[in-house]
Amino acid sequence: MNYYSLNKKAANTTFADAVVRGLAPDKGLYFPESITPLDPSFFETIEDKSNTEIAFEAIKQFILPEIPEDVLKTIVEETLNFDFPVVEINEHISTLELFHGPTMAFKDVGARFMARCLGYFNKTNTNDVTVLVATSGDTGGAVANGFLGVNGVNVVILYPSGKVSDIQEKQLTTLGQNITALEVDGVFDDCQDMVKRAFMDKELTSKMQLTSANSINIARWLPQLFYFMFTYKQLKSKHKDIAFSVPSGNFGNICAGMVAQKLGLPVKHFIASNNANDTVVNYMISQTYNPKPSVQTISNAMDVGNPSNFIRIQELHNNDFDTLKSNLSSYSFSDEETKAALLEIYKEHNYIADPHGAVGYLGAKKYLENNDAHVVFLETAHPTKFLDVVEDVIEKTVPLPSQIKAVMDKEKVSIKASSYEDLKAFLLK
Ligand SMILES: Cc1ncc(COP(=O)(O)O)c(C=O)c1O
Ligand SMILES: N[C@@H](CCOP(=O)(O)O)C(=O)O
Repeated sequence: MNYYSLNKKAANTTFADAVVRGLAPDKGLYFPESITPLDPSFFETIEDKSNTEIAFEAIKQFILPEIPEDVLKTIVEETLNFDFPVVEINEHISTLELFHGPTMAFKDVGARFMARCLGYFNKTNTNDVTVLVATSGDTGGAVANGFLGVNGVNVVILYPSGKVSDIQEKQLTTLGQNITALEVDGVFDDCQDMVKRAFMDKELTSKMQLTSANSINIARWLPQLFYFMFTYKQLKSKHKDIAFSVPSGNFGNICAGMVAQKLGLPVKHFIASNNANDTVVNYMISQTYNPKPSVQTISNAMDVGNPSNFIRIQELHNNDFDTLKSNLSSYSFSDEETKAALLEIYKEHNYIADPHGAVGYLGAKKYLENNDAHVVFLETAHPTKFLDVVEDVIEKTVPLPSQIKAVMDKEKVSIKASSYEDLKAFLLK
């Protein structure tokens, strides 16, 4: 499969090249040249298939032949070696738990998939690759874990100082080896801008091969479409109309769900559930896209003021506002509402959500005020990653899973960076 740049000023290129570049030379995000719906029989028989069979069938058109079929099957199997259970909250709402991977965040799938793709391409590529990643909390840890020890790959993680949870910070600053954490004096959008600027810096790119492990990279972004298929497999026999409420920040996850829909997955509607960072909510009202600096919230991984993937969402809807509006609703919720939702989910449904999942739950409820469907909100991270907030709200101690215990007592190692020049100097060193 070939990919084109959404800025339309760069040449189309192969999957391998798009993965290794991350961003197109004209600064555009790559997008597949075509999305061919799967045969309807795939969805009719989805309950008989394993997760790896579903994932392989769903993603192969985007990747073959540059990664051979047998290698891609192995990549998919190794990536998906944990569960993705759907848990019923009430008659109208369920949650898809995406936190059973090594760093207990949904980013694990994309990070593991991309690390293996890059590992495969690196067998024939003698140059080291530097993976830059901006994180508002979870991508950093997942990428650090997924890329740890991968030959020929150095990972540099940029995170906003003081704006990620303690556990998230431990996950991205304690692994060492080929992973370095840069602690940026700024917000997530500053980190993301620094990464994008580095790709355009000829002095850097003439000396090193840079790529990104954010969802701007197609190998990080596309595997997220699996989640929506796994949900359908589990709910198909119980519910006719399924809608998804996706806690959204950079909008990569919900956008991948829309790719699954293009592949033929029956989805009634998408709900982008946001915290106070409401750029898309405002766009859906005003049709004016007005990115603004991100504000800090208790669902910190969604503190994004200029979501990278919104342009892909528009492309998927032929850049037509009415088409988009018929498929997407977007709501914003405050921290106070999020805390009340955490408590309600716990008290009324005996389920402990994390702040991001709680925003998703609120989006589901809001949509159901005027619509009929079974809404699945994505539980995008384990509640113990936000221990202070969750325990404070539900007034209960939450047991720590082994993945979290493993990092708690490790020592943080980071390098301070206050400007793009600091990043550049670090990379050139
Ligand atoms: C826990 C959690 N929830 C939600 C999001 C938002 O996902 P996306 O950026 O794909 O919209 C993120 C970060 O991306 C996250 O880490
Ligand atoms: N929410 C992310 C920020 C970046 O999202 P990505 O999907 O583009 O990597 C995080 O937790 O770091």
